[in-house]
Amino acid sequence: MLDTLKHKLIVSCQAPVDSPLHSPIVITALAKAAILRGAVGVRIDTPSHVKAVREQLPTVPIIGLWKQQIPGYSVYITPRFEDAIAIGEAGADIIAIDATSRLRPNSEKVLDLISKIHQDLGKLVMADVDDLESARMAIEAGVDIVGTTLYGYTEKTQDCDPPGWDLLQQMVKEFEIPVICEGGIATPEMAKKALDLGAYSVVVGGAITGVDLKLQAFQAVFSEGN
Ligand SMILES: CC(=O)N[C@H](C=O)[C@@H](O)[C@H](O)[C@H](O)COP(=O)(O)O
Repeated sequence: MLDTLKHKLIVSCQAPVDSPLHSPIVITALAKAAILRGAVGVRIDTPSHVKAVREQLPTVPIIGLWKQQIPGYSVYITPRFEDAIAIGEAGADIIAIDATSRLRPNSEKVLDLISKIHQDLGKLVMADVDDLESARMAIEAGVDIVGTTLYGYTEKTQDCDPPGWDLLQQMVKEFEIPVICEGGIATPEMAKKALDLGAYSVVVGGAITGVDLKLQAFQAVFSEGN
C-alpha cells in the first residue's frame, strides 16, 4: 500500500462544511478526477465522504480523517478513538490523526490512540504533526507515516507559514518511515521542491480542490471600498 504512494501525488478532496461542495457526490467526483489525472491517493474528511469515495474507487488508497470541533480542545483531526473507528469502518486504508503534543479529549494519549488503531482496527496511521518533537513522539508510538500537515496551524507554530520546509528536511533526515509533505503546496514547483527535499509523497489540497477559498480570495477584490 505505502509503496504505491512513493514519489506520487495525493489529492486532498475536502470542502468547508458550509459549502454546497461539502457533499459525498461532489467529493467523490473530485476524487475520481484526481485519480483520472494521475494522482495515486486521496485524503478525505468525514465518514460519509470516505464511504462514498470508497464505493466508487474500491482500490484507491484513502487517507481518511474526521475533523471534529470539541469544546475546550484545539485538536481537531480525528481527535478520539471513536472518530477513528468511524473513519476505519467507512473504508479508509490510512487514518490521519492529530499527533501534536496538545491536550486531547478524555486525556487520551497519542500513543494509545495509535496502538488502538493498529490493533483494534488493523489500519495504518498517519501522524499529522506541527514540529519535530511531536513527530518523534509519534515515531516512538509506532506510527506508519508522518506528515507536516499541522505546521503553521497550532498555537506553537501560528507564526510559521506552511509548507514546513525545515520540518520536512529535519524529519526526512531523522526518520526512516515515509515523510509526507502536506500543507501550503500551492504550485507544481513547490511539489517538486518537496520531492527534491526528500518527501515520500506530496498531499495537495486547496491549490487543486479549494474552490471556496479561491472564490473568497477573488471576491475580496470586489468588496466595498475597492
Ligand atoms: C491544517 C488542516 O486542517 N489541514 C487539513 C487536513 O486534512 C486540510 O484542510 C488541508 O486542505 C490539507 O492538509 C492540505 O493542505 P493544503 O490545502 O494547504 O494543500
